[in-house]
Amino acid sequence: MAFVRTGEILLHYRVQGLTGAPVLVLVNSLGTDARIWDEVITELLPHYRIVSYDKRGHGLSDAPAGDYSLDDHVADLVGLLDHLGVAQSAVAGVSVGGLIAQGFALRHSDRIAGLVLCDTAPKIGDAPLWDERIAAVQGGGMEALADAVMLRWFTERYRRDSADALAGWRNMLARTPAEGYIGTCATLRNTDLRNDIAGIAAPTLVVVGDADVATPVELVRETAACIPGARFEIVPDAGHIPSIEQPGRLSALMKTYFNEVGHG
Ligand SMILES: O=C(O)CC1=CCC(=O)O1
Repeated sequence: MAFVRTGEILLHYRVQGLTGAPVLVLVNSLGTDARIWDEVITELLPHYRIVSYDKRGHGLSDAPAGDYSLDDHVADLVGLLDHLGVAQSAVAGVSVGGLIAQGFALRHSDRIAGLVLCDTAPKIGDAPLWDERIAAVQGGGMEALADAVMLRWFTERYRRDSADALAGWRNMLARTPAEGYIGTCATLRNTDLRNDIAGIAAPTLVVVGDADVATPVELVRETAACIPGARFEIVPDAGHIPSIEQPGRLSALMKTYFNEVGHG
């Protein structure tokens, strides 16, 4: 694990895998940190140099008060890649991490070799949803929404059969800094890339868990249809975070796609 200060933000990141191999960057979702990618990293490590990081407001990275813009998140990612000397990489992001990946692909098209958009869309939810979340956390802290969010993250099967893991992921959410969570809800409330994503030029794989209730299959299918040449895949037996529920299936889809588009 390592840390870098980029702009005014301290970011926690990890670099794993082969020096000289194609670079893959992984971006986490709201209320999680880079550990949601751990099992995918294990699967893909023989083939890539993998950079994972806790986006601002989450994990061990700084969580300043105030709204975070999509540009803030993209600038953090650019700062991290500049620090690592990475000129070109594939970027995979889940949910708001996928929004950050879309923003990066649009604003830095020369730096992106491939894009994996997991359970995401150019606009996720609406202003009332994110304002309600913000109010809930301001009123009762992260505990106030933890149980309800577990229903959005995971399938019924996972919640029933993996009770200890569920409790661990719930801890991750509940321990997210309130300021960081609120700042990122503002990103979600204020970001709408629907008029922009047709301009994504990178080879793009779009995936969604078949039981995702936060970004449902049809929303993610529409997202794929708006991106020229994008491939769309449904991950069976998965909710909103396939990297946790189906890391083997997700890694296989990513590896096959990257091979086809010449990134590893
Ligand atoms: O918390 C949720 O409802 C799921 C989610 C939405 C955006 C994100 O990153 O996670």
